[in-house]
Amino acid sequence: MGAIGGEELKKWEKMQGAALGGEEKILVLVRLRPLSEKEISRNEVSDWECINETSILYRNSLQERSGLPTAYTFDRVYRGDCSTREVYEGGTKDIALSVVSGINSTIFAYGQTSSGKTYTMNGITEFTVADIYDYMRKHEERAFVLKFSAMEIYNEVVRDLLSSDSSPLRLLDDPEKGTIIEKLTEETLRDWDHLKDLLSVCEAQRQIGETYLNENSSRSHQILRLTIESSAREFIGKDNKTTLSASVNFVDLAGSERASQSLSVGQRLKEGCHINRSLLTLGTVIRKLSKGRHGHVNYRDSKLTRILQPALGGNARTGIICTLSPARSHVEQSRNTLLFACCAKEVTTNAQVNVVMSDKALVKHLQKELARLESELKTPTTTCDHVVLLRKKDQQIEKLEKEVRELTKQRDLAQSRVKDLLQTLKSDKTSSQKDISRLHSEGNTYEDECSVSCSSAVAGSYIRDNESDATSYAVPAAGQQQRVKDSVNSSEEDCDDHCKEVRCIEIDESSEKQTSASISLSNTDYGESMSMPPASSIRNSDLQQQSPMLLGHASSTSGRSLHGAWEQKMLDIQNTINSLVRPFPDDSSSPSLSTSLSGSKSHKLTRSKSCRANFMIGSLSPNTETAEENQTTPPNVLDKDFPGRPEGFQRKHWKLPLLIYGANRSNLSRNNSQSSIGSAFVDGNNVPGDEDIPSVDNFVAGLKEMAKQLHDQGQEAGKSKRSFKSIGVDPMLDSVEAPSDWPLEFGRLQKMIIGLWQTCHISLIHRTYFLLLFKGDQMDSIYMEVEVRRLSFLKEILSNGNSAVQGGQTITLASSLKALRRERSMLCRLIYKKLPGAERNEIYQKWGINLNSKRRRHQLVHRLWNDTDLNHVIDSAAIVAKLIGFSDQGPALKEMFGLSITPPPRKSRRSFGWKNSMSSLL
Ligand SMILES: Nc1ncnc2c1ncn2[C@@H]1O[C@H](COP(=O)(O)OP(=O)(O)OP(=O)(O)O)[C@@H](O)[C@H]1O
Repeated sequence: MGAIGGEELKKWEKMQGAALGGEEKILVLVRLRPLSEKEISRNEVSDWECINETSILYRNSLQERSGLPTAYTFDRVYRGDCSTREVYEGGTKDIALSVVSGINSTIFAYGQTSSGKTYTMNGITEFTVADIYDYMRKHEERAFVLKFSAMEIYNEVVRDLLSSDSSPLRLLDDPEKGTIIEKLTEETLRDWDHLKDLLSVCEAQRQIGETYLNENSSRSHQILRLTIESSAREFIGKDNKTTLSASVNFVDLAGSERASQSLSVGQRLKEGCHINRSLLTLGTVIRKLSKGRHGHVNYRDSKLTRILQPALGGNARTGIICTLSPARSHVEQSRNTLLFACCAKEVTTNAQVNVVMSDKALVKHLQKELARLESELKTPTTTCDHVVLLRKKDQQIEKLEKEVRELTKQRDLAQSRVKDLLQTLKSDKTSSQKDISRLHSEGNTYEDECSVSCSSAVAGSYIRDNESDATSYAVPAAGQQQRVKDSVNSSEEDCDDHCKEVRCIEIDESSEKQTSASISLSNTDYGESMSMPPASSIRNSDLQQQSPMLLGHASSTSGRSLHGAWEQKMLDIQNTINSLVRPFPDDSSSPSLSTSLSGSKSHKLTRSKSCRANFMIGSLSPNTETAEENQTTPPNVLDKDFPGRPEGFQRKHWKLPLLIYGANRSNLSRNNSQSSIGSAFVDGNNVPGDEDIPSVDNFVAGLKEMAKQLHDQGQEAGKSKRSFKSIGVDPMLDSVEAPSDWPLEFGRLQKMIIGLWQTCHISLIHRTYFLLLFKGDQMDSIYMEVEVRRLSFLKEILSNGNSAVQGGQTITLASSLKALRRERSMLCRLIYKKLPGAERNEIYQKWGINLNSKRRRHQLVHRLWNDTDLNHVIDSAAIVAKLIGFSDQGPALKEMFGLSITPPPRKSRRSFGWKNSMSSLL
């Protein structure tokens, strides 16, 4: 027999409509009988009273002072006038009838002699059997077999009450069933009358024993056992029958009075000793069980506990009815009974439904189980899928956690930087105010004033637009002195009201002095600079001071020289080198933010976003450019009110420096020298159209700016006696400074530049402009120098696998190559537009392209500039120039852009190299 499972259990549970089995405490009831006639005749008084359904109270005032408890609480207590039916219905029934559900159950009656145990148990047994029969009648779908057996334990001897054989029964230990009683008679009950007959037999046997031993004395434990087997009728006669089988025991224990009290001697004493011993063992077992099932429980110390082991903390539901005599003379026994009851109510049993399966049913069940397991094994993918899925989820969680950590780190860093900047802003404002006051008193020249007024104390600072959060330099480059003075006078107000000066450059000690006395780059109101970033390998402070080449974004048409101001005040320009066009090889954050907001004391930071953007690649995607434009646009108030803008340098024209192409697409016109157009394309979604062709004026402007910065760096290099060897372009400096063999040098530089263009995938339009503009004039040396340095640097960056991150876009060798392809596509589209049919065919023939080829246009554009041979280069430039509408007007064009001014005679190598040439440019 085992625990029921599967479908059978479900059906059975449903049928019963009740929860079956499980752990529960033993039900403990207390029944107080009325005073017997004998006790009344002895004038006994009743000291016990049931004060409610669960509590019984000892009312003797004399005993109350003893310190013993007077009130006891149990599951239910019954007064003397309560019927056995009430006791049965009040909890016993539920337990006793569990047997029909396949659950073992036991009902005890415990109490002293004459307390009413037999009286109670007879009634309980009768009611239970009656209800069982009733249940059987109501459940005709099931077939029941009811069996009855009875035994007596007398002096630790088990006797079969249904057998005339008075020989003792042995208890056997069955590995599956536990303790069993050998040869115990078991009668199958036919009906209620049959049971009454059997009970009569039991009673007769018992009385025989009692008569033999001691008349009128219950000196044994009697156990009546009803066993019910049930199975669904539909399975009767079939091999796969499943049967529920459980027993209910009705135990009428012998009286628990002490031997001393019974005044017994001889056989009675012996009986009493056995009774007390077995009851003592029962009490010990109960006590032990009440404290939890820890350690060994001595069931085997008595026959009673051995037989009742399942009912005491095992697979059964158990109820104990403790009977009390109310007489004062029995108070001690009554108290002992109540103490036993108190322990018993703490004991827990764990009942389960018991099912007996036929062999075939068992085989079927096992086969079914086996098939289920095999099916699981046959579809391991399900399990595997879950494992893989879980692993993926784990990885995702890990990744997200990592991202969260990284973002948190970045946030903390940004907050820290903002804090630093706010701190710096505060100090700068104070410093700026002091400088303004000083300027008022000293009456500086325009250049000094305008520069200092807006940036003296904030050399290397941004003026920050409150509204747009855009940053740029806002320093007047030209204008009337009076207006500038006005500007100076109002500068404090401007700074306070319109601008937030944010020092974005942290300088080291060596340069701090210079910076504090220097002036920021201030050539135009949108002055933006361009410089070469150092290679990642030369990011230390020394190289940072040496490597840059900055070209001033200057007004060539104004004719105003800011040279004096540059010489004195632009030494700090070197500080912008790194950030101007940093490669950001290891900076994953936005360069805009990281550069402009960086408060790092170890880095030189940019003054202009334009400076750090687009170095080398010379290109931006339209989207990026738009964003950059927004960011670099100065505050409106400066744009509107700025008095010193040199003539010919309108905002739109000079918004972007050289190599920041295509920034202002609304003004694109390659025939308009004031247009601002792009020359190359980086990875972007938009296919550039005809109007995306970069303008030559923007190209020239950028060149000038870079030349100016280079000049400045030359100045600085001269002071610090440092070389540019670290970036591998050292020979260039001397060549610029002493172009005595310029024609030869020009050829060498030109060849070098052409090679670098090819290596770095530089824009073809940029190449074309450059090649056609700089054909060997002495002044070209500066621009050649600029280009060589720029390209050398770019080559180093890209060849090292580094990349520049701009506006959230990473520019690499691959992206520049892609941009170049886009440019070729754009040029391809221009072939039909710009070249007449005859000219096209002539070019195709010259370039050896089959006129019948469907892809002859593509073949042509892909051959352009794909060789470093000078003739090929010149031919390519000529075709590109035609396509973009750039006419090589020779010196006139350079003149127009201020690129051909002959430098004055040089007094020294250095003055020639940079000062004078720059003066002429500026
Ligand atoms: N609740 C009751 N109401 C009326 N009479 C009762 C009640 N309980 C017991 N009696 C009577 O008390 C007497 C003793 O009862 P009973 O024989 O059941 O006691 P017992 O505990 O079985 O004694 P023993 O241990 O000697 O067998 C009986 O005559 C019985 O009728």
